[in-house]
Amino acid sequence: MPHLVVRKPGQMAYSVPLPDVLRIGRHEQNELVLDDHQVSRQHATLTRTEKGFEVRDLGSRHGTRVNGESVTAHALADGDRIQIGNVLLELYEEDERTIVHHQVTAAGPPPRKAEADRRLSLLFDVSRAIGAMGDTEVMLGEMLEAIVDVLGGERALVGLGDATRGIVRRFCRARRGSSPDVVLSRAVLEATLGRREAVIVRDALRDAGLKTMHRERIVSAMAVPLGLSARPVGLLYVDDRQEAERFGPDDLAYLTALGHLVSAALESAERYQRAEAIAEALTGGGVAEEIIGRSAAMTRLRAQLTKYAAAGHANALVRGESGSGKELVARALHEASARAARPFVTLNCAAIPETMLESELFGYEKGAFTGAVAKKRGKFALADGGTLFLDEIGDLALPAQAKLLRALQEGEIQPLGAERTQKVDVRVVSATHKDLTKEIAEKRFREDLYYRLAVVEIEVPPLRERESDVLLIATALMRKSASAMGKRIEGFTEAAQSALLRHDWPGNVRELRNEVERAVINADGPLVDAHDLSPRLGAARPKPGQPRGKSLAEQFAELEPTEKLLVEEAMSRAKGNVSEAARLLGITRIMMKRRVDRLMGGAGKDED
Ligand SMILES: Nc1ncnc2c1ncn2[C@@H]1O[C@H](COP(=O)(O)OP(=O)(O)OP(=O)(O)O)[C@@H](O)[C@H]1O
Repeated sequence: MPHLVVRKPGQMAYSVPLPDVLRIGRHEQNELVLDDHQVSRQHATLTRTEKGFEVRDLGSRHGTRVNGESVTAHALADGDRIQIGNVLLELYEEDERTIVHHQVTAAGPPPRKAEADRRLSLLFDVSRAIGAMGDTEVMLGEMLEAIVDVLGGERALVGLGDATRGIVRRFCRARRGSSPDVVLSRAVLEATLGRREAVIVRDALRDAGLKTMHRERIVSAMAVPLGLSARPVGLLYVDDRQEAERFGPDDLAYLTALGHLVSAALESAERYQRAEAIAEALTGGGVAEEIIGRSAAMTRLRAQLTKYAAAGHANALVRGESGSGKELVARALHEASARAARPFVTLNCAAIPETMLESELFGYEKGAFTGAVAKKRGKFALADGGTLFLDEIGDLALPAQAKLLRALQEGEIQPLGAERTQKVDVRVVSATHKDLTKEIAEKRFREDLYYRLAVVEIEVPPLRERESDVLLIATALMRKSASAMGKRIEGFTEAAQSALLRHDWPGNVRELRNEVERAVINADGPLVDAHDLSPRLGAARPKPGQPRGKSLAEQFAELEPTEKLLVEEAMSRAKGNVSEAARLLGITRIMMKRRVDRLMGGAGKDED
């Protein structure tokens, strides 16, 4: 079947099959509606004649051109380019690529309000996932699940590759009970990877040419090309094997929008990987590698670290509970940055008496005050070119805050007793377990200083919120301690593991480290057992006669009541708003919605 490829400026091209007569214009009654101010309401027709197609201008204001020539009536040949307003139409005679474009102009009913909201919220989730810069694979997986859910398809796929190599990597998600083994039709690949066109197959059974689709029993499908800048990188695809006409033009437009977002995500992932490689080269695997954890929260944190390390002049505020790893994060930030070769200097603001803070920060000249028997360089001067880590910044007294603010504003310091100021180039990374917004509200912390310090913010989550990291960190720390003590320990018994998992770690990783060190000292076999741990964790110690440990499935099942409690609490604080509750728990709205459905019987408000 002959078809037209429609190219509108700034939009993805799409194709329309050519019926015997195709009316083109701005008015909605045309078969091909072109919403362009240079297109007349009834602009032109394309008619099939015995010799082929003919274009006829209907007395339009801005005229019709074929291959650059203005025409009133013109017989068309394969490949002819018809210009109507700002839209370019290309005519192609029959070949396989025509087969995949069915009735793309046939407008379906507009999506209902709830449906439109779901679509919008998916777009929002996807763009947020991109902003969060977590693991690309996780992000793609979640997004594909949501596409299956929102568009009602059976399987969704992101395929990475190009026209020469074909698909080299794929991420796929299928509706429950369906196999994600998608065999992609050659016609779809040619259209997306080859010609970079969006395609929609509304009823594959009507086209004998779609052999792969017939064999795979795919009846409906849509696909859009993905591209990084000008470079094609793959396709986003969704299909269905049950219902013909499952997808309509609105769905294709929506998939196109998602395709743009996925392309943006892949682009930033690529940039991120490059930055990560640089960071690795700089640190030689250093401190960043010491930060153990594969939980989503830690993956996110690592991504932030890489991003912020590159922004070597932006002061950073690291927030988190005591012992959660704030200093480790600050060191990693320094070591991954271009400042790595210069010093990393630390000052604990809570540990220094108020009267000495100024001299610690800025130094003093000999004789500046009684007892200043020699000149002393302050932390700022020591950190010149590098990073100054100000721990417990929330405990800094107001007079010292004013002095710190001045140093940050001016980029220079004046040691006590010195006549002149001195320029310094220091990145300040500060850390606190306090809620600084509350401190500001209660006038204990200067708001202007907060903005200077928190150009970028990193939140280190407490250990109890990244349960999947507990055993990982415990094992790594155990190996370190065992090797330092010259002991051969291979791991933890199941009972010890469940004790570690049950504890809620108020002292965070520091507490875990102490616990593990103690257990390694106590252990006298190749495995650390529950009784090697301190009595605080003893609740999980098996009573005589009870099995010593639980299976992973049992432990997992035990998490559900806790999960339910947290989900309910978050929903209650968010007054039933799913997105807000998701934000409180630090998960995506889709993940939250699933939990609300499973644990609360779908009690949440869907509107945000
Ligand atoms: N993700 C992690 N992987 C491995 N070790 C960690 C991790 N997080 C923290 N640690 C270790 O836990 C201990 C406490 O970390 P750190 O001193 O950075 O915490 P903190 O939040 O700065 O504590 P505080 O500010 O209360 O002194 C350190 O020994 C650190 O190396």
